[in-house]
Amino acid sequence: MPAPDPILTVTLNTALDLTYHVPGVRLHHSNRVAQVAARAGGKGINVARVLDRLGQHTLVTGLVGGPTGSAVRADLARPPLAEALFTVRGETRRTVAVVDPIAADVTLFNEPGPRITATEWAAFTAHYARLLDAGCRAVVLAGSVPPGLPSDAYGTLVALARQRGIPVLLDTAGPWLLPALAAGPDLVKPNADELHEATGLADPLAAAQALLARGAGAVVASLGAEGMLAVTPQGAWQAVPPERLAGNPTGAGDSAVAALSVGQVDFLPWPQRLAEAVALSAATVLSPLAGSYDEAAYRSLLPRVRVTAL
Ligand SMILES: O=P(O)(O)OC[C@H]1O[C@](O)(CO)[C@@H](O)[C@H]1O
Repeated sequence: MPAPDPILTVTLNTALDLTYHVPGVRLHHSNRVAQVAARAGGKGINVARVLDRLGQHTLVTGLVGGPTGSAVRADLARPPLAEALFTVRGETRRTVAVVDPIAADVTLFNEPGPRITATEWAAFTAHYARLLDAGCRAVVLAGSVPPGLPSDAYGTLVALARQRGIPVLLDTAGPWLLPALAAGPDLVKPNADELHEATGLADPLAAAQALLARGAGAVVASLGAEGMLAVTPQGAWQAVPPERLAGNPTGAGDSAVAALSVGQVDFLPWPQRLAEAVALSAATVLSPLAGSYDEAAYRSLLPRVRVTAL
């Protein structure tokens, strides 16, 4: 049987993610790093890793360049995650996550990424359109946008997918979220701070409704310990995890996006999509690196997630 069309994940700002384990970080002092991990990251790549683990056929695209871009490519080859990355002249960025298991705290430092030229952007959008034409079941657009790209860069990518009838999930924030809404992404997934920043509204339900009014097909907002809120044309629901887990929350949002994209392609009812997203996201906190989750925790949490219609 031929493989099904993939879920395409797009990471405009790919990264080599460095994770430093520093038990007892002392600010304003010199710190010894106990353990270092380096792997290909950026939100879309993490989403693809989780999708792959869930048994979904995936394809990774985005922009890479320079020796750090080559390291990202090499890392995706072991174990293989199918990629159709596009090479640019600038150097792919690094991100640093400093995990302090004693303080149960993580601090992130995300570099801005390489400057992309207008010619490179035009060539990438043509490359992306060819990937869409080759067939995919859904597109996930995730993460920040590197310097040089227009603020409606995601709007362009959303529109190209929507013109072809391909569902689009968008996970971005700040200056890149609002300009993309008019193109009608099927789902956006801000966290509580991003929702507040985008709308100026403190109430997550009202803020999510405001994003719907601006063109989002549905909004799933992650609310930390209060779980996740889905606001859709079919109704609104909140899902709450049964317990709060301590660990490394980096990548928890990416796992939620992976679960939501499976829900999209499998046409799952919203309460089930939300429960999957909450359980997978919570199980990611127990995993040391973004893009992985704790399988036993996921299975144990899923039946205990409480979903309420609002
Ligand atoms: O594109 P940004 O918003 O800077 O986020 C990128 C970062 O987020 C993570 O995906 C975690 O969500 C890291 O892997 C890191 O690459």
